[in-house]
Amino acid sequence: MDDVYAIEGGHVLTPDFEVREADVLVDREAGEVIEVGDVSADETLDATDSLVMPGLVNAHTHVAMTLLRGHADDKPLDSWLQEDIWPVEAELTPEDIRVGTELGLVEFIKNGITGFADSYFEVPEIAAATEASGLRANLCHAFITIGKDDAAARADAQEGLDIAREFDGAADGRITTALMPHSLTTAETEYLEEFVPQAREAGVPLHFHANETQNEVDPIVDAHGVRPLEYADELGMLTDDDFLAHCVHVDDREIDRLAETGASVIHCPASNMKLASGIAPIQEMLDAGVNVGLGTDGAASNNDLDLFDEIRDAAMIGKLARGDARDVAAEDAVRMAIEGSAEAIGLPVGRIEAGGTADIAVVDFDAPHLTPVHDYVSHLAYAVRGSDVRHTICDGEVLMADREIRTLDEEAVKRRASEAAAALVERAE
Ligand SMILES: CSC[C@H]1O[C@@H](n2cnc3c(O)ncnc32)[C@H](O)[C@@H]1O
Ligand SMILES: [Zn+2]
Repeated sequence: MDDVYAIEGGHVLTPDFEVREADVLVDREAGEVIEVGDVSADETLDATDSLVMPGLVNAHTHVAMTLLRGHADDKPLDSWLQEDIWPVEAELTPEDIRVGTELGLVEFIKNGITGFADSYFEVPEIAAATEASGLRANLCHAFITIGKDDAAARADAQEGLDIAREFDGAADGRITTALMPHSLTTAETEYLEEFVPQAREAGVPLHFHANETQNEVDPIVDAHGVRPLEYADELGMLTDDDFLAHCVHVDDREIDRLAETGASVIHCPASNMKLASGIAPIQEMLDAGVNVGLGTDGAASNNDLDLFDEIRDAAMIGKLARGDARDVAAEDAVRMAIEGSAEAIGLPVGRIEAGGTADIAVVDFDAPHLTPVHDYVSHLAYAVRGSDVRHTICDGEVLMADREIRTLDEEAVKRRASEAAAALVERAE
């Protein structure tokens, strides 16, 4: 296989969001774009009628939860977790998590996602599947301390820290890590005080659920007399390396705190709608200068892993939030799924320019629902679906060509995941 190949005959989305006709020459070994223009190579990927764009970055997910897709719907967060999700998760084996992860990674690649941030359990399985898939990821073991005695709580947090140290830089640097307290109400103060400084020493960021529902706000205000993000800041949990999922119920002072500290927000509009968690004030955050990325959350609260849906949902619900159709404009929503997410989780962003990281999605625009093309970015926000992605490239490697995945066996993964999911739910009954 040649070290150099050309993506030929398409249009290119440049870093300044201009679109122009050009070929793209890629250095597979370096994982970089060599040149954008009139170029050729012996090995080619056809991009006729297609847009060559940076890969999308799913900045908050629980990828192995594909096994629980459609298992429990139409409930709010707390009862959904306590009655349906946690009892089944208690039965998960490492093999389940491996195959559930593989299924999610297949879905990512098919939908043009080249990087993601995951938090779950059995991280060695998730890391191994990620390495084999060719994708980039920030991974972490989520720890929960409520309902556990001190030894069990400390062991869980310690596992989170150990995993973060062990896997940072794995897969030739494609994997980085974070420390994840599950949320500010499920990880108690004494453990945050003990483990957050250790994450800083290890040089790993924090990733946690924050202010997802009002039930995650009231207990903090009652116990500490401050809003959750003020409490998090007092504990040293807001820095420009850290990223917080959801942030639905935040007030103006908390938004200012996010802007001042540089902590990022990961907006999960589909999950927030499905669990009726609320509408996050995203335009207010953007106006305040907060970096916002996009996430699907797990497949059990979405129920797919197509980040083009989140782009559309973010733009749509962003307008509904204040009744202003100018809010969360198309380009802002698309940028959230690319550079907003990549910056938030500390992964390189794909850039279709000489020297840019070759994390690329090639989207086929030859479809009725994408005709005519007045504005490519409008279509990316409002009309493109994950199934329109034709080729997916990460770190210069072609992971999918003409919708055929090269790194994972799609049919075998689907079959094994269906079997594992059926056996899992049966065990949990
Ligand atoms: C954080 S690691 C995984 C842990 O979190 C649960 N989970 C899945 N979705 C959500 C959500 O939207 N808010 C809070 N917790 C969630 C998942 O089931 C695992 O137990
Ligand atoms: Zn989540």
